[in-house]
Amino acid sequence: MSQTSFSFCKALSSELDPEKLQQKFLSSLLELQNLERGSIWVKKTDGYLCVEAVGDQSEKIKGITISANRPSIVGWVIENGKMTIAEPGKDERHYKEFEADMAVKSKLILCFPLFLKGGEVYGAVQLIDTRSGGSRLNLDQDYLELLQNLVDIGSIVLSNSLVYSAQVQENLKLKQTLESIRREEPILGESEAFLKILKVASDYAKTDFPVLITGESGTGKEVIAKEIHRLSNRMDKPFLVQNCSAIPETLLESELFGYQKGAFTGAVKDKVGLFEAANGGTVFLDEIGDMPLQLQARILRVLQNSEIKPLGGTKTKKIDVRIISATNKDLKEAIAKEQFREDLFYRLNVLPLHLPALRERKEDILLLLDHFLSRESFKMGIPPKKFSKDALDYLIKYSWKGNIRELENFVKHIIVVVEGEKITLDDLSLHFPPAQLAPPEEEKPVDGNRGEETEKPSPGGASFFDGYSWEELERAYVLYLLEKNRWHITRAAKEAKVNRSTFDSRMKKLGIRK
Ligand SMILES: Nc1ncnc2c1ncn2[C@@H]1O[C@H](COP(=O)(O)OP(=O)(O)OP(=O)(O)O)[C@@H](O)[C@H]1O
Repeated sequence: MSQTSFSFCKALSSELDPEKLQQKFLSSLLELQNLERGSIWVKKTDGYLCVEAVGDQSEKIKGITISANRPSIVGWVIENGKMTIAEPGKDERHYKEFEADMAVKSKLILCFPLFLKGGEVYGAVQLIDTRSGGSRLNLDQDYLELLQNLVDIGSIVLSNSLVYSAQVQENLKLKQTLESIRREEPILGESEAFLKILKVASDYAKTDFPVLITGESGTGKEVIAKEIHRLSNRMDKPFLVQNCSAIPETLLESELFGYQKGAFTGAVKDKVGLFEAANGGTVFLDEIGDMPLQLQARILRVLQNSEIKPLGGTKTKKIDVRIISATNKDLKEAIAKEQFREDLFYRLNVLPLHLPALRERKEDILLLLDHFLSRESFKMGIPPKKFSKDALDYLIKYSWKGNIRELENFVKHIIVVVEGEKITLDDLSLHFPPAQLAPPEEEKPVDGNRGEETEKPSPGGASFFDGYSWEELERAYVLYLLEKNRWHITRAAKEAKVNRSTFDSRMKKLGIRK
């Protein structure tokens, strides 16, 4: 007997997949009773669902639900939490419709409840004898007790595997959600200036006219171009990007227009160009101001005729693409210098959109810092770090010349070099040159009226000292010396031509800690 129990437990413990486990559970029990028919049922809100069936015509039973209102042996066992032995022909609890279609009739049914760990019944298992008189079933009391024990073990293993597989599924879903969150970067900004941009972008999305986006580097020109595409009726078609700078002219030409086999040495097969690949969608031409003049003429023809001719090709191809271009250059100036075609400028600039620099929408800095901090901390698998108030004040006032990209890179750097959970003003010296680090003006609220702030001149400018307090300059100087001397206080003091204790006390007064 103990060998039987051992083999039974061993068979079940090697399986985690609920479906396979059900099959093993049922077939092991049937084997013990030397039977060929059996089924497993699980309680659902509307009745009892057969999740596993074995034996002749089992495919007819698996998957069906017996309504809770109808008499059934499984229903009785599940609701009463007791094992039962029933004779199908005579027992009123029997669900007779089943038997009508069965070629081989059930003669005797042994049905056990399936318990969860806490004692709650979640289903039932039926072992069915089909031989006349049910003569194969061993109904010996000891044997039935053993069976009941095995069913109890099996039902717990089964319920654990159901919980496990539900958790695996949930885990998978969460991973997919996180992945999609990671891939779909949100567009952040709640300043008036930025909300206006979003409104214009959504208006532009309703048309097919070319858009020219201008703005400093890193202000989000590509992000907005993508948003226009996403909001347009081209959203299901490709959005393809070509940076027009830092790429040799011939390469740029073949990237945009494609080529035919044999067009030049090395053209061993046809290549589809970007315009053709984006057919029906949008092409984003970044840094259009750097496009060579000869290529500008070809782009003009695309805009005028909506057709392209691959390099080495003889036939033109009709294409349907929307062109959004972007530049951080002054194209009017480039036109004056004859570096940019005026006719192309007017073709591209049907719908102009200028993106403000981050310093012109400082209200968005907090939001962006917060977002990048959470995102990068999450990627690193660490709790999100926080900025101290004076560090935030500094960051809000800082003139982000590289705009959002600079801010993003700053977060990526600072989060790695600062060990603690709080990033303080002192910590910022790990990223910004110490001489640049000046504390914020007193009592200026973090999210206050920043529109009226004046930019502080950068160090080295003619009016460098303008607008700084004594303390601000002293702090910057002390931090500069410390950084330069790798926080060796005696050396820093020596360079400042004061003794160590004086330097120490100045550090304390300024709240600078090693
Ligand atoms: N509104 C925004 N919300 C969140 N992230 C943004 C936003 N705008 C820009 N970014 C992020 O800032 C970075 C720079 O954006 P983007 O490449 O669109 O700028 P750009 O103006 O096209 O830069 P460049 O002129 O150098 O090509 C990207 O990582 C982008 O995801």
